[in-house]
Amino acid sequence: MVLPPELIAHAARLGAVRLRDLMAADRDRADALLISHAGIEFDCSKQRLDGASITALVAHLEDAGFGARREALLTGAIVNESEHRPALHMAYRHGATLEGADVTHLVDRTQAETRAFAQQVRTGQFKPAGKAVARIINIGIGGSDLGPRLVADALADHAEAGPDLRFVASLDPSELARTVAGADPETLLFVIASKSFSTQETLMTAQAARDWMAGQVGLEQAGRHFAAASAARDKAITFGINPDHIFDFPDWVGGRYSVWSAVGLSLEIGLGPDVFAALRDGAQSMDKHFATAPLARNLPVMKALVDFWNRAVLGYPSRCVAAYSARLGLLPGYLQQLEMESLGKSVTADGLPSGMPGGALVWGGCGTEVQHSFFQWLHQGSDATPVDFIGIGRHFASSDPRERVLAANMAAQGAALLDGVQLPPGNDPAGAAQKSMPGGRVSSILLLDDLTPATLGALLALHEHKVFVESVLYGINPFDQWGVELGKVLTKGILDGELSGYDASTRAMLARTGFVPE
Ligand SMILES: O=P(O)(O)OC[C@H]1O[C@H](O)[C@H](O)[C@@H](O)[C@@H]1O
Repeated sequence: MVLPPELIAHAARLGAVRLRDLMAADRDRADALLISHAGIEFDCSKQRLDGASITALVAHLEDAGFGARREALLTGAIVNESEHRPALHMAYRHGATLEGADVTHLVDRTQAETRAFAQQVRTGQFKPAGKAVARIINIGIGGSDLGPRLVADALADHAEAGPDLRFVASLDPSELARTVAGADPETLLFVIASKSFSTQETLMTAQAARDWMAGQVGLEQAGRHFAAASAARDKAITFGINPDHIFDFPDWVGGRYSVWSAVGLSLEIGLGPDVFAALRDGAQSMDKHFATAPLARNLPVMKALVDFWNRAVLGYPSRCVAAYSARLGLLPGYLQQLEMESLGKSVTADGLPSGMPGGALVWGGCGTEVQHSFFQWLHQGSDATPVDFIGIGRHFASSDPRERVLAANMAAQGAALLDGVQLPPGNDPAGAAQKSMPGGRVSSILLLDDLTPATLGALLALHEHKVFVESVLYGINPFDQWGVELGKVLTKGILDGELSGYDASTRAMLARTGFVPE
């Protein structure tokens, strides 16, 4: 892929204009660059973009074959070429037009099964050791952790009364110890979430959990405290999970898109099936919008075009996500996997260099806390970086002053990045220079009417689709992740003590630390 000369020309034209002047030149800009759907408003009026450049971006997307590619995605064609699979996670929210009844049947069956099991656990009908479950511990990593963990935290205030929900992803033994601390072992349910059921960290932690349970309730009883969500039912059975408590899903649900599938089991139990269903409904609404809205008024498409513009045309290497809601504190981490595992590539499906940079580095944190840490760098550092502000619209008119102040801070940060300040030198030129801020720094706002299961679902689906659109612009497959494999292979070599092929630095470190192979 190459950038069309029109986009480069627009970048040069817009780069020569002060951002404030660009805004002042068009009185309708704030409305024109605002797109809303499913309780989410996307405001990109503080971006270095105008109508002509957006028209050129849309044309470029069409030229890149977006129409056919989106059709392929939504109808279950093979869009994950290197793994020969469709990517039909939308089926779990009934947001894709599926070919054949099989897929719908499969989705409906699993959803009925997980809902029924969740109800049994929540009502105390399911008693692994004669007592109702009081705590669920999700053991998983990557997509089997980040999505469920984010949703659990984001919707904690919406949870219907039910068991407590915890997560373990780390191999560090202290994590598992922490999640079981204070619990009555007889009231625990471990949900092993692993698409492949072969991820080393997850299996080792699951084994440690089972050993711990065996020590508490006896070997025979321990197995009753385990359920699984996996695309590899046979492996879960081999591990020893009761087949009745294994909830499967097909391999065409990618790990980082799997929260909607049986991987959401711990959420369905912990938050309640209706909350989980509302999350899916919100995502489905975004799916429909993505499938049908005109490109220039299509929220995921426009978000993708803005992010592509900043990354590939203007050349910003990263994007900061600042969530002005404590409940969305895990969003940057979730987006890191979704975006960087999907777009961190530079080879096309045909195996050729894409000629494009691939997706941006994503990083961020929670406002206002981050204003007291890295925002200094955003305001006065030498690397201007686009920021996504994620806020809650209700806060602006809240009766709680803390929420109003939170919202006002978010608005102020976007304005400060845009405006900057130039202090007159006066009789302290050095001080004035140090206190001045360049401004002209771009940002977007994603404003949720309120944080609800439906708006959260829509927000996650928005980002999933945005990533897909970007993948078309970068000419890459967003659904595989071969880059994570080599590390797994080399870990095995180290554990096996087969070090002859390793570099001198690694071998020296292992020797120095007295590492003992298995
Ligand atoms: O769900 P699992 O099969 O255990 O996989 C967990 C994670 O590990 C892999 O290495 C991938 O990089 C992730 O995309 C995946 O989500």
